[in-house]
Amino acid sequence: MPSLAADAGKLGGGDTGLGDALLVNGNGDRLTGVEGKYWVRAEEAKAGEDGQPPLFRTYKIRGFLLHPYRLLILLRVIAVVAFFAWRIRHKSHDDGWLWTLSVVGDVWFGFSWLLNQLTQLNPIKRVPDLAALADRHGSKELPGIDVFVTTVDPVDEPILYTVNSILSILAADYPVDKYACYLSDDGGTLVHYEAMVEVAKFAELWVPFCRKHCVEPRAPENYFAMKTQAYKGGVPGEFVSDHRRVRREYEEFKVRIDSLFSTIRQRSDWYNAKHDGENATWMADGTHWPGTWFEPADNHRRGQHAGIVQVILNHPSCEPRLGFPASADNPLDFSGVDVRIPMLVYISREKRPGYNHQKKAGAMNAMLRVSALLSNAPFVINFDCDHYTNNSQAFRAPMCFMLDRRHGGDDTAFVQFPQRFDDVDPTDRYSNHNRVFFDGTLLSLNGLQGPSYLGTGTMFRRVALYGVEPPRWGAAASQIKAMDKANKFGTSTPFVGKMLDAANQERSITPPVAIDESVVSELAALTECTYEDGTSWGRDVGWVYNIATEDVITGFRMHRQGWRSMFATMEPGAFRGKAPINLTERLYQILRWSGGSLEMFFSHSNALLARGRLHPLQRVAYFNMSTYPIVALFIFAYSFFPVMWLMSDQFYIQRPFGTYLLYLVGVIAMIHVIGMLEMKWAGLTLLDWCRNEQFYMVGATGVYPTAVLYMALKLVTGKGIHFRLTSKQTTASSSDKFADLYTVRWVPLLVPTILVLVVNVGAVGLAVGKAAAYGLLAETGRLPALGTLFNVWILVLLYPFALGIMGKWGKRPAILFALLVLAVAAVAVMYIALHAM
Ligand SMILES: O=c1ccn([C@@H]2O[C@H](COP(=O)(O)OP(=O)(O)O[C@H]3O[C@H](CO)[C@@H](O)[C@H](O)[C@H]3O)[C@@H](O)[C@H]2O)c(=O)[nH]1
Ligand SMILES: [Mn+2]
Repeated sequence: MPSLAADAGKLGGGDTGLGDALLVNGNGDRLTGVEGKYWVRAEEAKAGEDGQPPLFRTYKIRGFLLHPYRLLILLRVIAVVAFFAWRIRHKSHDDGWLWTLSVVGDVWFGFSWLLNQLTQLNPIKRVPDLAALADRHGSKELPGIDVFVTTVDPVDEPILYTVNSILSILAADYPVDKYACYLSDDGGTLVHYEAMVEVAKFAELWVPFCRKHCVEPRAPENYFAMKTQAYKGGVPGEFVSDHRRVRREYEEFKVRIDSLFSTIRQRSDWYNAKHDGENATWMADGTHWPGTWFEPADNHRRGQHAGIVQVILNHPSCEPRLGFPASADNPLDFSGVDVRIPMLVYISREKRPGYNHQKKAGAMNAMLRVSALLSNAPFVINFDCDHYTNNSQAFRAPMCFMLDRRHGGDDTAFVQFPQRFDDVDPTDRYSNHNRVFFDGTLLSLNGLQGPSYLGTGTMFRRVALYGVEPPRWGAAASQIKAMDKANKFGTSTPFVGKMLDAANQERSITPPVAIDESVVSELAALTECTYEDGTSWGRDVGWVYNIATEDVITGFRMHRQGWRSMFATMEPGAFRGKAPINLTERLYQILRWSGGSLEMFFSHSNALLARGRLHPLQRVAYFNMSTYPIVALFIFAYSFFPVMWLMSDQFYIQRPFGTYLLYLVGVIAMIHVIGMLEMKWAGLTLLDWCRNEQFYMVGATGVYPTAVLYMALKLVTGKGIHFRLTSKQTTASSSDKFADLYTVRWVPLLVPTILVLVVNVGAVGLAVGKAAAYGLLAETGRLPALGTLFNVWILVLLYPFALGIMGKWGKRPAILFALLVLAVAAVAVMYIALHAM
């Protein structure tokens, strides 16, 4: 979606009316046709209650698309009901048990489809108006933001991504004294700490360079990888030489980052040799690193080390500080550029054996406390170390929603951006872009109480994370005053003392914190494992614990309290990241997501049990979000029905089989026509949509049933699911960018889908055999041939999976088709041979 505000600003100096004209006519190059064609302003551009112009614009789908869309949904409801009625009236079949199962499956199918469609009846799009924000809130008035990044391991989550993520944050276009950046390192490795020290040094060059030349995006790796870079800055004459210089410095910076492992090892060897008998990991200043060591030792290993909080860059002064003119040492002229860099803090919370550290959620909560003492911004942005800020304006856009008082901006707990990904294979084999969800589903939820929280690319209101209720139910400050803070938030008086400040949203970030001994010891206390014992952290406060996916459930808690959320898009996309393109990794990822959602259903956060502040359709949406894997049990069972034809010549789940098929084809086709209309308003391509259908089937034939099984086991045995970290693509070093796509990692999770493939290929072979043996005129020959419609459809859906398990051969789909023809022919010949006997 185009950034209307930015465009309007460029064209007419903040004349927002011009942006509108473009939008409605849909004729300016900079606007995609979709915008003007399918969306229309939902309300007049009236000034808000406070007499100020609105900070964002709201759009709804144009009638010519919305009405047929809704009508089709209604028609399908009628078709589905007719189908059930027909099935109940025709209890004719070859197996009563299977017939019942398939009717139950169809009912659940229709029911969950209907619930899902109900939440999609009224999608709403909101576009932040950055120009209006700039008009109303000059830099001085913008509120503070604490930016949180999480990482665990410098190898599994390549450190190059992490340093780029941090650099992109430090260089963001937001008042530099109004935000701070925190890195949480759950591995506690010195490599990460020293990488941050290097980042701080390189930022002195990178950040002013970005400001001087208006560089985009501000993650150097991605910036330098771009082919064409339109110049937007004010000093084009100096660009080429500055660019060359910074690029060279960046290459050297990367070499230093790469060699950190060996630098630290060599240094440690040297110190250890001096202190014979020691096996420590040493910091540059000749002291022991308090975190994990290369050679694990007591109190210095993963899962057992002290808490560390290191302020790498302290808060900058509140007045701009201009750089120096070019000189021999520094050939870049920064004399007209503000060279201040925002605050940067490294955190590794304490780890002790016997404690459940609660993964990412635990890390986020530790950061929330530490940042309260150091910067205490009223807003918090969070993203994973494999994501970076792709649009330097990204921190401003969510403010348009948070600070607009018209539509309960005050009631907005969080603003969610869609996730966008780099380095996904061009045909997006495993639907990594997931546009149907990120654009379709989230726009729909945006028309209700708001999108769910997705774990990354999100801005929160700090008090909402503290469990405070929306202002409609009382001012945050008075709520906080009334709380039993020691029991809820733990025993740190300084932390609790800062809560009231955070409630005062408009207040800018606190002046530089003097980090004296009392602050240091308080920070240590706040990162201790025991700090949360007996408090509400992980339940009513902060990110939620004891679940495989902390994100949806944390957002749910806020929606349940009556907060709303907003979905924000901007062009270029605000944040971008990496996605797993290896089949196995991708399947494990959706296993974690689907398992986590079922866990949510069976937790204190069950959508049906939430109190009345939840919007009714939002409740339905959460019900769907936490039960969607269940329907896959039926899909999975359906995909095995062809087995019946292996057992006997005549076997039909429903008779008359021809009519049954006709109904099935009809209701399935209707889903797809509705999907086509969704594609229009969500701005999806046909490929996005097909990949989504296909990957859903891949999940439904293996991962989702497995998640249901896990959940059932958990309910019986009480043992939770162990979910692993998504391994990031590490193909940077390999010559083939998409090498991960062609590596097969065999795991049991692949087996069920392979079985489905085999059975359906077999069924097609059988049908061909029967048609040859009996001729298409006989029912025994004709019906199975009709049935292959169903089998072929399953095979088409599972095509990406089939390519995936072929590994390197998957580069040549022709091989797959040849194999398919061979297998079908073999089964057919076998059938004919047996039949003739
Ligand atoms: O003990 C841990 C484990 C993970 N993480 C961090 O959590 C993030 C997400 O983990 P990852 O394995 O990359 O999961 P993804 O599947 O890529 O993440 C998606 O799904 C998660 C929920 O399952 C969300 O939290 C993420 O934001 C969302 O991007 C990463 O930054 C990790 O560094 C920690 O900080 N501590
Ligand atoms: Mn990730």
